[in-house]
Amino acid sequence: MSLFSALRVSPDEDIGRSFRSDTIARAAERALRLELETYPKPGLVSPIDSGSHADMDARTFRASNAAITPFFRDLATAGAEGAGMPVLRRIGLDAEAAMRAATGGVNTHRGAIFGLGLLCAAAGALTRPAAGALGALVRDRYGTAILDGPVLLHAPGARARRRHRAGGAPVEAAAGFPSLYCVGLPALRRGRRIRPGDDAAARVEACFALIAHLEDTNLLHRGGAEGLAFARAEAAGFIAAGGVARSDWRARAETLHRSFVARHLSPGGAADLLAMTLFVDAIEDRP
Ligand SMILES: CC(C)(COP(=O)(O)OP(=O)(O)OC[C@H]1O[C@@H](n2cnc3c(N)ncnc32)[C@H](O)[C@@H]1O)[C@@H](O)C(=O)NCCC(=O)NCCS
Ligand SMILES: Nc1ncnc2c1ncn2[C@@H]1O[C@H](COP(=O)(O)OP(=O)(O)OP(=O)(O)O)[C@@H](O)[C@H]1O
Repeated sequence: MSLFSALRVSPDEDIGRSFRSDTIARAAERALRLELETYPKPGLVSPIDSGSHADMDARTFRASNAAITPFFRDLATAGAEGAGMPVLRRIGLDAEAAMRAATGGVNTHRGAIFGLGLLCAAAGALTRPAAGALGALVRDRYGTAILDGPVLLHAPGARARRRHRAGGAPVEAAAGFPSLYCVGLPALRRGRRIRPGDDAAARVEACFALIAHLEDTNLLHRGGAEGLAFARAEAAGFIAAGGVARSDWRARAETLHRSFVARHLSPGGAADLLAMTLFVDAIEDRP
């Protein structure tokens, strides 16, 4: 049963809408929390360590998550009201400002605000999303505006996108999050079948599958084409060798975590898409 099954009957449309927006924001907050708690994620921040990051730890991410959750509610409401991209963009930029205020200027959740924010808007617009519906709505309603929107010239991701002709977060969103639906969700559900009752293992499976697949501009920014190729090959090797089905999966994942840290690599885009995968898994009906 999806989260929305409980939300179908509402005595009053306004109360129903604000209740739904709150529920959507709570699901986004939970998805970000579960992503953070997942370990080992190569190079990424978790409660165990800060991976390849010197300026943030799990506390920074928790403070950021609390600061941006109200904006996910506003994005859900905007989506329900049929708002266009300029309205979503305004709310997204306000969320980025709240994130910076909560973290002392550190970029903990910029990619997540963008992708999860669009999915929250889509969730607000749909009464009971069928499998695939959130991504399809983002693509159909916002795709063109996302691609035509202003480019933030000084963002590291934007620089990497120009230099390496990579699509990055905007192209992924405008296409309706194909990496989430074709890679993240199948890997999460495969992990759950392999290790029933160990959801953390399923999240690790999804994280590695996403790293192996994605053209992650964070990896390009930090390690160039070589760093991206290394990260993808190592993650693909982990999955091809059996992923979390192997009894030594955790030790193997920790070894990879250390080798990413030694190279200062951090697959932030895959981390964002893991959180988005968890959100969609909680909100959409099963196929
Ligand atoms: C598009 C954004 C992400 C600009 O950032 P940038 O130009 O650096 O994009 P880029 O794709 O390179 O990376 C941004 C972040 O996305 C994540 N990311 C990186 N690669 C990928 C990828 N292939 N797929 C998905 N996410 C990725 C990473 O966390 C990265 O830090 C965004 O900050 C923006 O434009 N914000 C304005 C507000 C807005 O429009 N919001 C929409 C509604 S919430
Ligand atoms: N658990 C996580 N650990 C690290 N990064 C994450 C995690 N979850 C998501 N991310 C994403 O990674 C990005 C942060 O990465 P990074 O610090 O490399 O970016 P930057 O501040 O833009 O660049 P840099 O610090 O290299 O100059 C954020 O946009 C965030 O969305």
